[in-house]
Amino acid sequence: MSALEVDVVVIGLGPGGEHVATELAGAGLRVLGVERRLVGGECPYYGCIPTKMMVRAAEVVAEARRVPELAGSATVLPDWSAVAERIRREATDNWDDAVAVRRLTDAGATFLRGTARITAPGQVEVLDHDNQPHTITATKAIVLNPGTEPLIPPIPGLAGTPFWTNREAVRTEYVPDTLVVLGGGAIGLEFAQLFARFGAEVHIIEPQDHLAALEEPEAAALLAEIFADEGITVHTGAGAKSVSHQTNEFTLTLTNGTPVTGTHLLVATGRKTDFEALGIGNLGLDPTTRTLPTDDRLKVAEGVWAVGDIVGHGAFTHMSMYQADIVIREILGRPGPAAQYHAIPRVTFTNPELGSVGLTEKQARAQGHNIRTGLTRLEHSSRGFVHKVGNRGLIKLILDTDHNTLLGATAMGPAGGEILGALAMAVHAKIPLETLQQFIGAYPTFHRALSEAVKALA
Ligand SMILES: Cc1cc2nc3c(=O)[nH]c(=O)nc-3n(C[C@H](O)[C@H](O)[C@H](O)COP(=O)(O)OP(=O)(O)OC[C@H]3O[C@@H](n4cnc5c(N)ncnc54)[C@H](O)[C@@H]3O)c2cc1C
Ligand SMILES: NC(=O)c1ccc[n+]([C@@H]2O[C@H](COP(=O)([O-])OP(=O)(O)OC[C@H]3O[C@@H](n4cnc5c(N)ncnc54)[C@H](O)[C@@H]3O)[C@@H](O)[C@H]2O)c1
Repeated sequence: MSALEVDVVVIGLGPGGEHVATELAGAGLRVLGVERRLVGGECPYYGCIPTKMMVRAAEVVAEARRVPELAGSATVLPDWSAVAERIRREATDNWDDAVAVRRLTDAGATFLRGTARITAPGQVEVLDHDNQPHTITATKAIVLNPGTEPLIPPIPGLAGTPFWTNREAVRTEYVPDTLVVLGGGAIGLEFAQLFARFGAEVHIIEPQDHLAALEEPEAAALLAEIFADEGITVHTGAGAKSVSHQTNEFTLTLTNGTPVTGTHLLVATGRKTDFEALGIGNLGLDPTTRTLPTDDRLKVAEGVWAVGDIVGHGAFTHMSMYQADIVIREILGRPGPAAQYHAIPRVTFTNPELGSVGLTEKQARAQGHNIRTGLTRLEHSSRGFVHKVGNRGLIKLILDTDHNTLLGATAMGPAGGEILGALAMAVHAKIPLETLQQFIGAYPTFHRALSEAVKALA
């Protein structure tokens, strides 16, 4: 048992927690960072970075296969070992965080590998990897950044089978023969397409009526069309009723009675946080909550702040970093604006990329806004004509007709996530429709289609 007094304890060192710990230590505070897995969190080791390396490799394979339509012939022999090797060497250091730990301690923070639990206001207990308890007093702040774990649904037969989550999928050294993906959200969609492009037979099971259920239905429909063209089997409107695993094969029975089999099963059905284990009940907060309510400066309770997925304003690295900056200012007593959530951008890195910002049409109507929508297809643009194969995409705008500003937008297409940048700025800065109508897009770019979408609002 050891006892330590610091100014700030950061529990969980995901992208936001690592940033908070590094900056506060650099500003001269006594900071303890506690991480039970890897410093940096899900994003660099099991999330954004390795998966985007996989997506990039699969995109190159898909582009090479398009050579016959535009440029003669090419023989494509995809080899997963190149992807696995790049992830091991360039992304994750073979899942070793020594460099990140050094960066933290070089900034002046103390690091403890273990699991932290709040025991009382300003009090944290850490059980380290040798099962030794440490009692920590935080005189100034506790910052919570525990992130999320894969949520495994209670489907009969699933527990105990050798299914994958994102963590096993990122570490794979081979491409599955047949991959069944449970869940047609961001994780399921990205893995489904990239493994299919590397030769896996892929089935997606999504209980909602369409893939990417939170996105615009036009974007979801286009994605389903493109996935079907790429040979991916999509089962929507039916979940899995039961799962069994025998002699290297999973069999799932869907709620509509359809059997689906595969050599591998990827569970991508959302995320969860164990708030009970984190001890938030000892702060007088509800440990059964799904996300942690904060004020607009990310404060949870006196002396306690939260950043990242647990805040519930988008489980994205950019949100974790955005919130971390606010918390750093708050703890250092520096002035700055409160958090704003009207223009949260998100990009699902399928091909085409599906980018969106702010509200969808359905969300805007549900919130009672008076709206008009405008939609244009990228394949009908000059750039789409030039691009030819792989040119499908769309831009959809949601206009608040009371204020003549955009409430939300979707940009899907080649570089959809990049086109989204302009739309995210328009929603963020509440640029008036009259100004958007004067926008000049360079010819012939994909972003020039923004003007067509604005015209379609009329
Ligand atoms: C497959 C996948 C792909 C993704 N792709 C993208 C993408 O392209 N773009 C994007 O913006 N986002 C993406 N995300 C989401 C992104 O990874 C997260 O939003 C991001 O990591 C921010 O999470 P966080 O800061 O809340 O914490 P996390 O990154 O989840 O880190 C939290 C850390 O806290 C630690 N911890 C938890 N409890 C304790 C405790 N009690 N004591 C000590 N340590 C603890 C955990 O071990 C973990 O390392 C992806 C996620 C996944 C799973
Ligand atoms: N590019 C990115 O930014 C990116 C990529 C991956 C993940 N992420 C983040 O990670 C989060 C988690 O991703 P996710 O895909 O796990 O969650 P998600 O919430 O995006 O999607 C989960 C999907 O699983 C479905 N589902 C729920 N229960 C099911 C069941 N029993 N059987 C089959 N399907 C079921 C849901 O209907 C939903 O469509 C995302 O919300 C996102 O914030 C971001």
